[in-house]
Formats: sequence, C-alpha cells, structure tokens
Amino acid sequence: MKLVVVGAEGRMGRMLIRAVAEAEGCTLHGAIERPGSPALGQDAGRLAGIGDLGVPVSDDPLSRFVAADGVLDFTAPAATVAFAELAAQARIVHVVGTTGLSADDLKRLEAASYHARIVRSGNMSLGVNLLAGLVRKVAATLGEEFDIEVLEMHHRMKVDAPSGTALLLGEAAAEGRRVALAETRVSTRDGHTGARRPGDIGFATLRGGSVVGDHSVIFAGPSERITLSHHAEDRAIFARGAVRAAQWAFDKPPGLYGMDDVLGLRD
Ligand SMILES: NC(=O)C1=CN([C@@H]2O[C@H](COP(=O)(O)OP(=O)(O)OC[C@H]3O[C@@H](n4cnc5c(N)ncnc54)[C@H](OP(=O)(O)O)[C@@H]3O)[C@@H](O)[C@H]2O)C=CC1
Ligand SMILES: O=C(O)C1=N[C@H](C(=O)O)C[C@H](O)C1
Repeated sequence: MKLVVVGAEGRMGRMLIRAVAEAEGCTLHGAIERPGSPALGQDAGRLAGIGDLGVPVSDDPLSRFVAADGVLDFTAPAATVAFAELAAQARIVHVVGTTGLSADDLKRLEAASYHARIVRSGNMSLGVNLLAGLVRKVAATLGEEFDIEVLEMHHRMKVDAPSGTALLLGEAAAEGRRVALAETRVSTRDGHTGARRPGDIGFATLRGGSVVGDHSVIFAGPSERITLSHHAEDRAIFARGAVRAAQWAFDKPPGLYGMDDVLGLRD
C-alpha cells in the first residue's frame, strides 16, 4: 500500500514515517509539510532518523495523493479539513489522528467521506480503544450515584484540551449512560462553582514535561471509587494503529469509520 505522511516533520509525522517503513506491504509514497517548512527537500527517512528512503519532503500534497492509496494525517484541524478534500478528490484512504476538530470541521470530514474512506479516532492505540469499551460497560452498569470524571495529562507542547482521547472516553461514558455528552460535559471549573450537578461528566486537564499521554476515567461513588486508566509510553503505538487503519480501510467502501471498526470492537 502506497502511503503519504502529511505533517512529516511533526512528533507524530516522524513516527508515522518509521511505522510505514517497518510495515509489511507498505511503502512511503510521499511526505508533506507546509510551504516554507525547513524540512522541504530533506529525505523523509533521514528526517525520521532511519536513513534515506528516497522520498523528499514536498509541499504539494495533491501531486503525491493522486498515485497513492492512502494518507496518514496527524496535523492540525485546518490542515486536516483541506487534506480531506484532496484525499476525496484522489479517492484514497484518509486516516485522521488530528484532534481539536470543531463541529464544523467534523461536518466537512463527513462530506468528504462520501468519496473517501476516512478512519478518524482521537486515539489510534489498541489499549485506549479497549478501555473505551470498558468505560461504556461500567457506565452502563453504575447509576448516577457514581460521578464520572475524566483526567488526562500530556506533554507541554500539546495545543488542544481536553485531549481527543479524553473526549472519546467521555463519549463512551455518555453512551453507556445513554445521555448526550454535549449536555453533561463540564470541561472547566474555577471559583465558586457550586456543588457538582448529578449526571455531569467532568474533564480535568494537566500539561507538563514530555508525557506521551495518560488518561483515567474515575467513577466516584458513595464510599468507593473505580479508576480505569491507560498510560501511553511511546508514540509508536499511535503510528502503528494508523498504518493498521489504512490497511483495513483499503478495500472498504467510502465512509467515515472509527478505530472500533478497524479493531473489530464494535458491539
Ligand atoms: N489520534 C491519535 O492517536 C493521536 C493524535 N495526535 C494528534 O495529532 C496531532 C499532531 O500532533 P503532534 O505530532 O504532536 O504535533 P506537531 O505539532 O509535532 O506536528 C504537526 C505537524 O503538522 C504540520 N502541519 C500543520 N499544518 C500543516 C499543513 N497545512 N500542511 C502540512 N503540514 C502541516 C506541522 O507543521 P508546523 O510545525 O510548521 O505547523 C507539524 O510538523 C495533534 O492534533 C495531536 O493531538 C497525536 C498523537 C496520537
Ligand atoms: O497530542 C498528543 O500528543 C496526543 N494527542 C491525542 C489526544 O488528543 O488524545 C492522543 C494522545 O493522547 C497523544
């Protein structure tokens, strides 16, 4: 499968280049950065620390997409929406790991998925997607006397909050409880907040150092507390998940898919 990595110079971009080079049956067909990036013209393999792959970093995505099978995209919301339109034109698989997408961005991805196979997830690791299933089940089992709080910590460079994973886990909890996250979500608390509203799903965000990604969902009840956690130790887990998603989507019809489809975790 011929894959293009966009955002090639980023933390995830370099991981994705390595994951594609290591994956059986995959070749790196292109590496894209934004115009003006100092990475332009450099060899993508060298950029990723694995030696030359003969693929120079370019700022012309469409010229690479037209002869590719898929694009791996862990960039930024505006870039992802633009790449989705190009991937749809080229009729290729678009794996979206980018987080912090607005409701309008999501609508535009949905429109692109009429022509492209899009796999989107706030977390491409096996562990987090398994955890989401557990959270759904626990939330469905426990009543509202158990308060649900989602806690996440990431490295100091992360720009969006709550993390895509925290929102994915919050959605799983809301689904388990059969409520809408939009109506129960509390993402900030400061000052005199008043008592906790029964049924709310709270989010707390920590940022610092080089933390790859820590997430916990806490079910706090009368006299007892259940905590379900995941700790990412290496970004390679996300990159390998993204390559797996592209391979899975290769022969699927156009549509918007999630990692639960890829991993066969949908109930
Ligand atoms: N779903 C998952 O499993 C995971 C998701 N993520 C998400 O992936 C995203 C990227 O994370 P991370 O790698 O840490 O961030 P980085 O900032 O390190 O990387 C993003 C890269 O994308 C580039 N980029 C931005 N806009 C464009 C554009 N228009 N054209 C080409 N390249 C562009 C950036 O370039 P420049 O620096 O010049 O802006 C940068 O090199 C985030 O949203 C993060 O939350 C991260 C890990 C796992
Ligand atoms: O920005 C990151 O680094 C990560 N982002 C994703 C998120 O927002 O949940 C996934 C992972 O936790 C790392």
